[in-house]
Amino acid sequence: MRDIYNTLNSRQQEAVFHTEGPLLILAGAGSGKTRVLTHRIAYLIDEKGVNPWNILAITFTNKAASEMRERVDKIVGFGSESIWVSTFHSTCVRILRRHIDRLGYDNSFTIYDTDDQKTLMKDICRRLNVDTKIYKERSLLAQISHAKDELITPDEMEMNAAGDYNKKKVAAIYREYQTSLRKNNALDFDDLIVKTVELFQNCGDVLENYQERFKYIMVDEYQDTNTAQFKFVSLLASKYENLCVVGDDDQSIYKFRGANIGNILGFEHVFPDAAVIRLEQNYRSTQNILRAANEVIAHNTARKPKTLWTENQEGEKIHFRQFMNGYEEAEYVVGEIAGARREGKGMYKDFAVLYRTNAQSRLFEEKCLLANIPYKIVGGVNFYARKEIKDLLCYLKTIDNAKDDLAVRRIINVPKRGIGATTLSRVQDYADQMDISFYDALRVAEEIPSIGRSLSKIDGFVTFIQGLKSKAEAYTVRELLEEIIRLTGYVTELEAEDTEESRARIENIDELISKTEAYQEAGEERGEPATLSGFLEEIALIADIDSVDPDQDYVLLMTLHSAKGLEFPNVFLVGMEDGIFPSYMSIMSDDCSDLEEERRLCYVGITRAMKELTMTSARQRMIRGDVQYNKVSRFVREVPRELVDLGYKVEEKKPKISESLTGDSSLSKMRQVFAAKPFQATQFKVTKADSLDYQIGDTVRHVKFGVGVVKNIVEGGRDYEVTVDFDKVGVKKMFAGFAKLKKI
Ligand SMILES: Nc1ncnc2c1ncn2[C@@H]1O[C@H](COP(=O)(O)OP(=O)(O)OP(=O)(O)O)[C@@H](O)[C@H]1O
Ligand SMILES: [Mg+2]
Repeated sequence: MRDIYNTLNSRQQEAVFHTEGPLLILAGAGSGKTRVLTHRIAYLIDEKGVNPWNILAITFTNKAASEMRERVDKIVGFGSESIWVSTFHSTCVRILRRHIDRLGYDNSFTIYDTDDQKTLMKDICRRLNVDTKIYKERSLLAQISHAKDELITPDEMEMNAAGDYNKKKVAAIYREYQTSLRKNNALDFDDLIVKTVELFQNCGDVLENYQERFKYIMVDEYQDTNTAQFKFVSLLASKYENLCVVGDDDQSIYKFRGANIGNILGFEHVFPDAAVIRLEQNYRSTQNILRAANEVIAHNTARKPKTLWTENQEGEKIHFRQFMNGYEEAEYVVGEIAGARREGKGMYKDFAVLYRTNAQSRLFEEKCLLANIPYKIVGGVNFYARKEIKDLLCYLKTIDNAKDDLAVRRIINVPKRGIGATTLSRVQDYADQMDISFYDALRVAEEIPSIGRSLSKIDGFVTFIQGLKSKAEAYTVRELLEEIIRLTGYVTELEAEDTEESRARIENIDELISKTEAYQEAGEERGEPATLSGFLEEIALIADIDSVDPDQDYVLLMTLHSAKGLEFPNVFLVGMEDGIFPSYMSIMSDDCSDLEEERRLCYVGITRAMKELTMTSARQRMIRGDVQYNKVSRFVREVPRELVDLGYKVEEKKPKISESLTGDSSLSKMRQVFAAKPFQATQFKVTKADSLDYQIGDTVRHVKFGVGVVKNIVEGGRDYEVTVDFDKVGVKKMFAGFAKLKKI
């Protein structure tokens, strides 16, 4: 056997060599779970002679999938392209594309994103006269999604509702939503799993076919699977039972999306013969980081206790800094990264800034721009959600699947074709009446009552689309896209506009063209045909993290949720305040499991760090236009004090604190005093106040207020209070540490 397996510890080896029968690998962060999976695939192919074709590995993101494929390729050197390594959603799409006709759908179905779902839901609420003040579209969609996670059908939902009027109503809306999706030959994201399970349950031959094919099944990040996903996997594995799942119950962070922790805790019930292997050695983080993580997660009561240790170095302490406000916080973080990079302590991509919600990215983005630091925000406005991209994609979707009413309606007047709202609603009414798609109604528009003079315009549109459809067979996706752009004059119009915004839109369109080209090339490499449906499918399944290119050197800004499974030498956990993280909702919730889920998220955050971890918070923060004063996060306070560095050397402060309180200057005494101090009291300043390079009478410049003359300087407790008479805004008092005045 080759020595690559010697790079694994004995428990890891055991997991790799245990190839037959159900296996649960339950282990803490950074213990090599993902690495074990990769080696296990290699081992199956290399040593057990398993055909790569018979292996299915499920990862949480497409990016993780391609990394896994690459690593297997490095070890084995062949066959990695025929392993199915992909996410649940991608796996299910591939299966459905081949067989969904067995459920009465067309194999060229469209996948709806959140935007599409909202549009559809709005339509339904209008049709069913639902008061959207009482039944909010978002909440309706969330309830439907939740039902799908649990494999609950509209009928079952109605039955469960019993006499509850509200629940009955939601069930009725759910039923109508499914009918509309079906009519549009579309599936939403949850349906991808639900319909595959339905397919397996209804068509035994299809299930058997895949059971034979996937003799070895592996699932990473198993703690975040929901009931539907578990059903999918267990159906597939029920024949050979070669199912290996790896996960960490402490990292379960998607309960709000239906993840069912029972899947991990109950694995041994479903597969009574399951072997369980625990990994305890962490290879990722320093001892201090690991201890901090262990201490924080130990505050959760509902968990299986685990020990996690490391042979890595003790490392630096966890840095904690508190700032006056969010601006100062962002400035500090970005300044630290810039400084470290200048000193050659790492590349930009060795740094990640993690926050609780997407909205927190803005300040960090601004500071990176100012400091000229390359960065990448994972999440936020998705490339594919931009107007110009959606428009062009809807053209492609219409050509691919004209039953997708949403796509057709989006582009019918792009560019303007003068088809009015009244006409459109007449077409829709007719389509509803005849139970045909919107596009089919357009094709027989002459039969629609009182369509009048609009008929020629509609005919023009239909001819246009039919013309493109006839080309679709012979053209590559790129050629088709360029043809659409040419014939619609989309880019010409933007060029004529010639604004900064229109130029940015053209750049995005160029980017889309590049993507079609890349898709073509990838297809040729894999020896698969690069079809239009394939392209649209790939795009529909792209998650934000997938767009991160490991060869590019940028700082990554992302939410804690997106950081799952990743690792970085340096991590900043920002916005560590009660009310932000843990979120206000979880603090106020009656259900203490909400707070425990936030704590698991914190554990995920801490354990992303390999070498250094910095936590920051702000005393005051602007949230939706209001200033909030938040306490330092309880999660920071749960890290034992001796593991934390507070931003200044203990020795420097020693005389002051000890003298004033006890007169005893021994270090241990001083540490006691220090330990008793709440974290809030230690505020960190960006500039040292004792190094003022200006004095009364000097002319100075302030970033915002401009030029002024220093009128007075008063020494305060920790900083100087400076009075400046500005040319433009008059007299202002400010703290030197924050004002950053420059002498001119
Ligand atoms: N036996 C080993 N020897 C050396 N390095 C290892 C070993 N096992 C794992 N590692 C390294 O430790 C790090 C963490 O491994 P991995 O990402 O597989 O952990 P994980 O358990 O999947 O973590 P997470 O819970 O965060 O998903 C990786 O850099 C990996 O290469
Ligand atoms: Mg992992």
